[in-house]
Amino acid sequence: MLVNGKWTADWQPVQKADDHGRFVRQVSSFRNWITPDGSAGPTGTGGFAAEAGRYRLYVALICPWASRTLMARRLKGLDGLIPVTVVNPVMGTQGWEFGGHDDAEEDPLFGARHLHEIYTRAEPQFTGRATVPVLWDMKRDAMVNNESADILRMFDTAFEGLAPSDLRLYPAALAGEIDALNAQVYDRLNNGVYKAGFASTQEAYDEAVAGVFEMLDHLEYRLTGDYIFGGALTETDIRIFVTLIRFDAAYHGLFKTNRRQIADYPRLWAYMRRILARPGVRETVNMDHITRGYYSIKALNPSRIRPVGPAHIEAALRETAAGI
Ligand SMILES: N[C@@H](CCC(=O)N[C@@H](CS)C(=O)NCC(=O)O)C(=O)O
Repeated sequence: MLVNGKWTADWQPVQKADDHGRFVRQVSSFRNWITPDGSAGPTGTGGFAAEAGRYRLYVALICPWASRTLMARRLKGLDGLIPVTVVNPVMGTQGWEFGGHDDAEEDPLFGARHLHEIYTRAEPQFTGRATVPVLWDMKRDAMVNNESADILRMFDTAFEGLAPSDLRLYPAALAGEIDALNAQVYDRLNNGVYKAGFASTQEAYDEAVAGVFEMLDHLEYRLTGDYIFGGALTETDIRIFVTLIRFDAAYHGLFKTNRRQIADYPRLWAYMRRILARPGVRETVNMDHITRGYYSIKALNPSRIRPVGPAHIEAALRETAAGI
């Protein structure tokens, strides 16, 4: 991580643990919002008006948090307005790196070798982890936001004037329900799998893995329509999808969340495939980056051997690509 703008020690996956060995995720620190007219959003300062080609999104395709912003960008038709740079899926000793792997790109803005250089460009004395996603303002040379939950939400509304869309990821009528379910899904599923994977005590693992499967069981039970709130896709579906698509190929093995696979849940499996089949979504899923990235986390897999992967995931991706 960075301490007062200097990279310190080797990158380690475990961020912080509490007294019981529970994994604790860092709170994001750049929290400005792009808005239609540049007025300030719910947090941070103003001055970030929606403009075509002004902002760049830095992502890792292994990362579920980054992937949810990438999905929103595609589904909201913002690809032409917001360029993307994809980092290498394998963490080096200095965290995320540019280039050096299929579909990993060089940094087009500053020729940076590591993502942490983008953080110190934004804030020379930055202390914290250099995480993806990063939303960068190429006009003001500033970091807008590094919290995927905020980015997902601003992508829903900020660019309506430039790229009108019928899709409402956070419709006002469902706001309360979305917030409530998001909180559960985040804690028990999205971050729950990480809490299981990075637990350093049996007790912390047991607690996390129980939460993961309670949440999956609950979602399986309540999924009676095409999407979690009925007939229309919302941001909650995106948040659930990014974990489901990684589950059988990465979390089930590496994070030991192995009571069941998503393929064992009939509704969740069909739901995952339904979302995967929506135009644009398949292109945001890169299974090579996902398995390469997760299985290269040395603390969990010292040999870095990447397992062959479940055939059903490969088939689902292949069939979706072929439009079956
Ligand atoms: N709260 C952040 C979390 C992002 C996050 O944890 N990203 C991970 C990758 S999945 C990361 O970049 N980790 C680098 C590190 O911890 O040094 C968000 O949702 O945007």
